[in-house]
Amino acid sequence: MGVGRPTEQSPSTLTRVSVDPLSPSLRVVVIGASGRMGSQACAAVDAAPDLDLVGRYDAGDDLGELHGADVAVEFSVPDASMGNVAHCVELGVHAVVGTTGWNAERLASLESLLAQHDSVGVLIAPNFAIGALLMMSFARQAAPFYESVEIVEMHHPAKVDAPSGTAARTASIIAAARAEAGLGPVPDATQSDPDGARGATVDGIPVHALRLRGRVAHQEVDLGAEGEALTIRHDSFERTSFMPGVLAGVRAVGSHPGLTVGLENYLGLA
Ligand SMILES: NC(=O)C1=CN([C@@H]2O[C@H](COP(=O)(O)OP(=O)(O)OC[C@H]3O[C@@H](n4cnc5c(N)ncnc54)[C@H](O)[C@@H]3O)[C@@H](O)[C@H]2O)C=CC1
Ligand SMILES: O=C(O)C1=N[C@H](C(=O)O)C[C@H](O)C1
Repeated sequence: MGVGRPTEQSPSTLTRVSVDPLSPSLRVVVIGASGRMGSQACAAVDAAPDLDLVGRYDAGDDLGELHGADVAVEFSVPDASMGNVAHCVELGVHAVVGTTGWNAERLASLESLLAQHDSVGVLIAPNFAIGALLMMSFARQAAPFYESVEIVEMHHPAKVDAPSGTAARTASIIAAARAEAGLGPVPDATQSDPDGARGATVDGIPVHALRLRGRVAHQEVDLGAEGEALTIRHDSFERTSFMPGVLAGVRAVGSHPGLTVGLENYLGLA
């Protein structure tokens, strides 16, 4: 059974698991295991009947042979993630990666490494929450119909990077949908903004980052057209919201060799 929700009586598509007593459990390690996400991932893997948590690693640990794992879950820091994932790939261990900071250059270098290890799968998932995937999918659907769009992401104040990986990915999805629909730049008459009040732009889409005590991970996509507005919002109130997606990634990554960006590609939401 999956973690957290829904109840054991009504598992959702994402949490439904049938355990085959004849097939061995997947051996899983967690890298970044002492962190906010890594510790939740350890608990989630530990509670899953078809998975075996065989190792936990954090900063300063030697990854070594990764305890002979089949799959590694990686939630560390942007500057360490690339090296950790490369270590997994070189050992032939599939990787499910939640850490942010995977820019085009890092993805290209990972792809060339994977080309030399063609049975290994790596999933880079900017967000594992099902609602966040749906929010991005709805934003893609809405983007061609609205002249204006901006993204507001809200996170806990311990987050070290801005904008969030989710906001950056949403912006690039929206930008692609707008370009395909032939939309030009978002309208904005601002001429003077000495303090950066208009925020950042990612792929031409304005992005605003809030850091607030008490928040976990939240995002709004605000769209505007003549005489109307559409707001698409997702809230992760607890980190348990990411765990069904993490477990779905762990179970599926071995049958998706090569690089996949976005859990939506495993779930038929892309
Ligand atoms: N994809 C998703 O759904 C989500 C992704 N994230 C991302 O996951 C990452 C981790 O987030 P948090 O757990 O909140 O951070 P955190 O700061 O609580 O945890 C990071 C952990 O990584 C460890 N670490 C540092 N260097 C390491 C290294 N070289 N090797 C192994 N471990 C190392 C730290 O000691 C710490 O325990 C961030 O990039 C965050 O944006 C967070 C939530 C959801
Ligand atoms: O650091 C976080 O907390 C989160 N990081 C990811 C991101 O940057 O998008 C996913 C989620 O927003 C939580």
